[in-house]
Amino acid sequence: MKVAVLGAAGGIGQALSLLLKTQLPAGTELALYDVAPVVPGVAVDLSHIPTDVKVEGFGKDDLAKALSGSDIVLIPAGVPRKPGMDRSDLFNINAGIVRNLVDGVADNCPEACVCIITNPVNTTVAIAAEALKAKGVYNKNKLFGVTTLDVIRAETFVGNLRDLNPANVHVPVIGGHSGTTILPLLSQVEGVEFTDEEVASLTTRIQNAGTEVVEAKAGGGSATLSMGQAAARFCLSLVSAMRGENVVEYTYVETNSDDAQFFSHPVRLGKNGVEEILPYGELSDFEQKAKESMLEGLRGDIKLGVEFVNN
Ligand SMILES: NC(=O)c1ccc[n+]([C@@H]2O[C@H](COP(=O)([O-])OP(=O)(O)OC[C@H]3O[C@@H](n4cnc5c(N)ncnc54)[C@H](O)[C@@H]3O)[C@@H](O)[C@H]2O)c1
Ligand SMILES: O=C(O)C[C@H](O)C(=O)O
Repeated sequence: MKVAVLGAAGGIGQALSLLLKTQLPAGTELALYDVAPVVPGVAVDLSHIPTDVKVEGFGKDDLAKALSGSDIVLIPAGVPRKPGMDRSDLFNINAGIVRNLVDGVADNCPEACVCIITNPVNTTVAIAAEALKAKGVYNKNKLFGVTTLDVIRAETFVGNLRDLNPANVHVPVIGGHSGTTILPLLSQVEGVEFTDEEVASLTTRIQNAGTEVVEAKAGGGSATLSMGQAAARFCLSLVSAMRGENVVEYTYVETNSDDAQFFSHPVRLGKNGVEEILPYGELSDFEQKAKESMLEGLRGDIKLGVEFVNN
C-alpha cells in the first residue's frame, strides 16, 4: 500500500503526515510531495519515528515519482483563508493547483483513490472529476471530498453541550463543505434530544466552525491540526476498507440523487473506494428547509468547477 500527500509541508500536510507515519499499517509507503523546499526535511524528520512506515520526500519536479504506484492520494495543497475571506475566495489560486495535481494523478496513478481537502471543496472536487474525465480515467467511486472535519466538530460540540464523551457521539453531516451547505442532522443523534434553540445555535456553530478557527488564528491560516486528524481518520478508514473491513464515513461524492451532483452522504467504503452510497435518512422540518435553501448555492459551486475545466 502506498499513500501520497500532496502539499505535505503545509499546516495540514505536516499534521496529517505525522498521524499517518504513526498509524498506517506496517509496510505502508508514505510519499510526501510539496513545492516548498522544506519537504525533504519534513520527510527526514518523520523518518526518525520508529514505525514500519517508509517515508520519502519529493520536491516540486518529482510529482510523478511521488505519485507512481500510489493507492491513495490526499490533496491539502493550496492557500488557506484569512479573516474576512470566504472559502470561495480561494478559488482563483487553488483551482489551478488542484487541476495540475489531479492531472498528475491521472498520468501516474489513475487507479488511486483521490481525497480532496483543498478549498473550496464544493468546487475543487468537481474540478478534480472533470480533470480526470478529460484524461479518460474518471471513476466516481474513487473521488472523495474530505468533509470529516465537519463530522468531528459536530461530535465535539454536541459532546461538550451534553457533557458526553465526544468520542462516543455520532453526528451525521451531509451536503457540502462551506457555510449553509454544511448540514448537520441533529435530529438523528442517538440518545440526545435538543430544543429548537439548541438545534439552531448548534447548526450555526458547526457551519461557522472553520471561520471560528480562521478568526482565532488572526491571519495565521485556518484549521490544520483538527483537519490533520480528520483527514487521517478518513484515510485510515479507506485503508481499513481496502483491507476488507466494513467502514462507513460521511464524504462528498458523486451521487445519482436529485440534491446535487456532489453531496456528502454516508458511504460504505470498500476495496475499490465507494462500495455503496447509503441514504441519509429522514430529515426534520428544520433540516429539510435548510437543505432546500442551500441546494442552489451548492449546485452553483459545482458548476463553477465543471466550467473551470471545460471552458
Ligand atoms: N476540507 C477541509 O475540511 C479543510 C480544512 C482545513 C483547510 N482546508 C484547506 O486546505 C488547504 C491547505 O491548508 P493549510 O492550512 O495546510 O495551508 P498551508 O499554506 O499551511 O499549506 C499548503 C501547502 O500547499 C503547498 N502547495 C501549494 N501549491 C502546491 C502545489 N502546486 N503542489 C504541491 N504543494 C503545493 C504549499 O507549499 C504549502 O506547503 C487550504 O485550501 C485550506 O482552505 C480544507
Ligand atoms: O474554514 C476554512 O477555511 C478551512 C476549512 O474549510 C475549515 O472548515 O476549517
